[in-house]
Amino acid sequence: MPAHASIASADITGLLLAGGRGSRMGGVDKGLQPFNGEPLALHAMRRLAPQVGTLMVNANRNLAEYEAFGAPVWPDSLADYPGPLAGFLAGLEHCATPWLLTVPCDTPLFPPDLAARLAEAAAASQADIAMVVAPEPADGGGTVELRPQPVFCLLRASLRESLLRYTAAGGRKVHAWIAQHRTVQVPFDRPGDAPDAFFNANTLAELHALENR
Ligand SMILES: Nc1nc2c(ncn2[C@@H]2O[C@H](COP(=O)(O)OP(=O)(O)OP(=O)(O)O)[C@@H](O)[C@H]2O)c(=O)[nH]1
Ligand SMILES: [Mg+2]
Repeated sequence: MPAHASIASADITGLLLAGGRGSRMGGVDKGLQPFNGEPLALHAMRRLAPQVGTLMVNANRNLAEYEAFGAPVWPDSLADYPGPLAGFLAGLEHCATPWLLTVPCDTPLFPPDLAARLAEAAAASQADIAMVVAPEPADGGGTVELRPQPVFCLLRASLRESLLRYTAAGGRKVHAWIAQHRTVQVPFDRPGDAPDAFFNANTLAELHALENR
């Protein structure tokens, strides 16, 4: 028997992060852009659904369109698009399970075992945060290195107070807030892991390139 308490999928609320400005896409609502004929964010939500017990969406525009996905939608309580931590905070404010898993709306190919592997690592190391590190092209020259992917984050719901304090004091940096907590980094570069699982679309050109993968 493991010495640590395991984390079941029912203990996790999945939060789809769709609250950004989409400025590199010309200011459109990124999650609603068509991807293979359906909203981009819906692909991410379908991938997330079987991995968690409960689903929520964080969005700041077009709330009715996101509501049609079938999960509760929570806008930021912080004004002026301060960044992904505002989404984390909206999720933690409404999370009724012990853990929250954040997933961005623009990475439709993320792994089907994302939650399980983050949960296993968090439990094994008794961490408060488990964060993805994944291969990314490093220099445009074909080399790849492991980089943190902080918007793919499993968080203990009890971190809400800490995040409230950090953001109320003006803190906006995901890395800096995460660094205040016991964090385990979880590599997604095992044999069999898709090398492009964490490719995201920031521009319309990247979105179309992803569609054709
Ligand atoms: N709630 C909330 N989420 C955000 C905010 N900014 C970014 N995000 C989310 O964080 C994730 C990563 O952000 P980006 O890839 O930079 O997306 P974005 O900010 O919409 O796009 P850009 O404006 O081009 O940077 C995405 O899922 C965004 O929806 C924000 O101010 N509030
Ligand atoms: Mg951004």
